[in-house]
Amino acid sequence: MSFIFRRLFASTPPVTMEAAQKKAQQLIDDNAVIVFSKSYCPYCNNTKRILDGLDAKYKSYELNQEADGSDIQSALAKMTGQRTVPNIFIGQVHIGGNSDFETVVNNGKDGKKIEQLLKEAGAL
Ligand SMILES: N[C@@H](CCC(=O)N[C@@H](CS)C(=O)NCC(=O)O)C(=O)O
Repeated sequence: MSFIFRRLFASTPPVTMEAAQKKAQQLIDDNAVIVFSKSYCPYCNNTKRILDGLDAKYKSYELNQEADGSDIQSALAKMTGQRTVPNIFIGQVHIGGNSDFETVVNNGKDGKKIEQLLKEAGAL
């Protein structure tokens, strides 16, 4: 019973779109690489496995485990046009999802290899 009351009255108030966008941008600005993720998502796990394999430092923000996760997901959809996870940024540049990231890993981006992009971002 007390569990139900706690769920009803101790829930986090909804975050405004403006506040969610501000927080998402802060997370992007504060991290060389950030993966907006869901802990059960196989595409997210693949991205993180590749980053681990590259020895890259990154932050993963698990939207399904954060009180403001769905607000941040909506903010990201507005900011990037992408609602799916993973939603990846390297050096504050939007990369996209796991398949976009794999393309960058295999082919580089703007003539730069993934290692160089990670180094320039401060993740290596
Ligand atoms: N092609 C995408 C697939 C990503 C995808 O389908 N992710 C699922 C989770 S596994 C998703 O975001 N579903 C909607 C949601 O969780 O809100 C990629 O490579 O990142």
